[in-house]
Amino acid sequence: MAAVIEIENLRKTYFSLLHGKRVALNGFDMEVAAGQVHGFLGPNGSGKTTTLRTLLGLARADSGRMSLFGQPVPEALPAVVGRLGAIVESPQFFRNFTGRRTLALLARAGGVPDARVDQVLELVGMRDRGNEKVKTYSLGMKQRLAVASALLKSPELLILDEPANGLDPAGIREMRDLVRGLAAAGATVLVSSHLLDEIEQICDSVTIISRGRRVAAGPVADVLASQDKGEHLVRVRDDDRDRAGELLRAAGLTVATRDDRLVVGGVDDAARISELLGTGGVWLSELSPLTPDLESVFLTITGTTPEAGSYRPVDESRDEPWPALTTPTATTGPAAPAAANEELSQ
Ligand SMILES: Nc1ncnc2c1ncn2[C@@H]1O[C@H](COP(=O)(O)OP(=O)(O)OP(=O)(O)O)[C@@H](O)[C@H]1O
Repeated sequence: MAAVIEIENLRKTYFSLLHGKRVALNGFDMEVAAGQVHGFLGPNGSGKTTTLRTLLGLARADSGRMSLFGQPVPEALPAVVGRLGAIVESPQFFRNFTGRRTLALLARAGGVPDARVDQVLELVGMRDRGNEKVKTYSLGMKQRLAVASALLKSPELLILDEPANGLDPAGIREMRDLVRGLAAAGATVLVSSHLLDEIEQICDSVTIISRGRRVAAGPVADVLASQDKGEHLVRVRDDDRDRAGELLRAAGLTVATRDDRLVVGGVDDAARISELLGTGGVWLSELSPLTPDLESVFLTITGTTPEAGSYRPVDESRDEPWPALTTPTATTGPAAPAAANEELSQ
């Protein structure tokens, strides 16, 4: 499948008198295939917005290669810009214009027929509010208006930075249906979000960024499978739990206790657990596989799992060396730390 977005070894450093050097992107790679809904995930300050801004020519990279529809950007941006729609950071609209007038002006400026304005208002569920002024809109409505403006040109590629921002649960579901509908109609959608459950539901593939580098990428199922440790939850009678633990450990399995159950790791075949326990005279009341979700994978890979009593800095870009990530990458490019540490500590 042809790649609509390709980013290779992208590097971007910010300098400021006050804060010195900040490495926002440190050799970042990304590939998004045509027709996919691709999730772009990363902790706060990991470089998502910088990536999107750089891709769209709003910021200049230090080095690296990028292309859209197979054409190198930023050089070819004028040639491809008509084929993409993007919302990066919260767009500002004139507060005293109505939503419809706002879109009509944008349509005229972009050579889009007026009839398209009603179509996009309908698509984002704003048909009934189109004649009201923007200043009367809620955050979620402004977000919908922004998406409507990005859809005006019927783009082949839609880039959405946090599209669910400010939306209520019904709005999030509508946004999900809209994104899936656009992909079903042949568009490619790149969507950055902190709503991991949402990404898991709507995306075909994901890229996870941490500290300015890609730490996992690929089809959602593969990224999840890469972190599947073959763990199972086992419940036995309370007074049998110690005995069950002994039997399983003696067979070479890893066993931990979680609430009133055992977490058993290193199991290829769940039937082995029931056989081991049954032979030892302990009877199972529950045996279920523990499959990772995107949230647990994200927290593990990016090293952002909250720990009680410990402080985690929000800003991921730093001038000092980063502590090493111990987690292996999924179906990925190289993990960050070793090279990044060397580079940053120079
Ligand atoms: N204009 C700027 N000047 C200086 N530093 C910047 C600038 N823009 C971003 N940064 C820094 O670059 C790093 C990456 O920021 P970026 O906004 O790309 O992260 P993000 O992944 O989009 O974060 P979030 O999820 O919080 O939106 C951060 O340390 C940020 O403080």
